[in-house]
Amino acid sequence: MKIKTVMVAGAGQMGSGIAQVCAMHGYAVILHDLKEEFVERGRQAIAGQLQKLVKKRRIAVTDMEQYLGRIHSSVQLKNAQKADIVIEAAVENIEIKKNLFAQLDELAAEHTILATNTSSLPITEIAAATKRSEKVIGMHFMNPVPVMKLVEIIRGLATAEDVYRLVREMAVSLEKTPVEVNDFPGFVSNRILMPMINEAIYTVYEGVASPEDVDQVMKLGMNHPMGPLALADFIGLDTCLSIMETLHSGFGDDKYRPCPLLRKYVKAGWLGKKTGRGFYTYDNA
Ligand SMILES: CC(=O)CC(=O)SCCNC(=O)CCNC(=O)[C@H](O)C(C)(C)COP(=O)(O)OP(=O)(O)OC[C@H]1O[C@@H](n2cnc3c(N)ncnc32)[C@H](O)[C@@H]1OP(=O)(O)O
Ligand SMILES: NC(=O)C1=CN([C@@H]2O[C@H](COP(=O)(O)OP(=O)(O)OC[C@H]3O[C@@H](n4cnc5c(N)ncnc54)[C@H](OP(=O)(O)O)[C@@H]3O)[C@@H](O)[C@H]2O)C=CC1
Repeated sequence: MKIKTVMVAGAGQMGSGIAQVCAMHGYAVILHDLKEEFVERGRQAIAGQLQKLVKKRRIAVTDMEQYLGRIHSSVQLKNAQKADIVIEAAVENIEIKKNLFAQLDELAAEHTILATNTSSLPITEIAAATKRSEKVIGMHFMNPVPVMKLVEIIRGLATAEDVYRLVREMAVSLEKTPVEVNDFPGFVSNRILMPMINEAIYTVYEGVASPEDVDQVMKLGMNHPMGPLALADFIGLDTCLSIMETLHSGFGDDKYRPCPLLRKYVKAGWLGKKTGRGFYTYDNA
């Protein structure tokens, strides 16, 4: 089998980034979300990113048109029938993902691989919601997708060898570097990154320093490109909280307890950059 057509399910910041990179590397893309306005928002984000590349003379206007022409909108999950692989990038919630995978299992063609971009959730449990657990795999891109080189690839207990090979080859074809990791909460990336972000939030919560000063320390002292609180806002505080909860319940260890301030911000709807407010304010809301 050769992967030619990709459905990206969830047209938020990760889904639109994945769709953009797939289209730029020759794949036909079906960009799917619950409502047309969400798909349209994803398409606009992709068009904006491609326009920036045109301005920087990295691609021609004709390239941009060709890439955008490869992306088809979808609000009907049955369009998965046309895909060789579905890459799911809906919200970080196990029930939503299991439900989506059960539906995709019913609707997609027999050969279709079902991949999830989950940040932390168990691939084996998501796979168990389908009758094709050998074709379910984790394909974890980093944000922003067009820039970051890593893709973590995570096999579930039953993932078939040829499915692993095809997904790895696809990641390479997207000019990414795949790294295989085992199916444990948070994989490698978020098991290490997210406790650091959570600790940075505790540092603010306990009044040790302001968000600006915490970020300055990590940028100037540790050469991080972004401070941990700016990064939390960039990832989305809802996603950060979900990941901490997965680590906490998955390992049963209180060292992963989410900071109450993180919970409070999420309850307030302060989800970071995407809602215009988190540890910082943004004028894109
Ligand atoms: C939660 C999870 O499950 C896993 C995760 O993804 S965790 C998050 C992982 N990501 C990170 O840690 C990102 C950390 N931050 C960074 O690496 C950098 O700050 C950054 C790449 C985001 C921006 O870089 P910067 O030097 O501060 O800003 P800037 O000069 O504007 O951008 C650098 C390049 O990235 C591009 N870029 C920045 N943001 C972008 C975006 N959202 N989409 C596409 N391209 C983007 C810029 O166009 C620019 O490209 P060129 O150099 O080719 O011109
Ligand atoms: N943010 C990050 O830095 C990273 C996130 N991830 C993972 O990627 C996934 C998506 O994250 P992100 O893009 O940031 O989140 P966003 O909130 O930006 O986007 C999620 C999108 O999925 C849509 N959605 C929700 N439920 C469904 C469904 N049942 N079917 C189809 N679409 C649905 C949402 O619609 P609505 O607006 O209605 O909710 C929204 O458009 C998560 O699993 C996250 O953990 C992985 C790597 C990095």
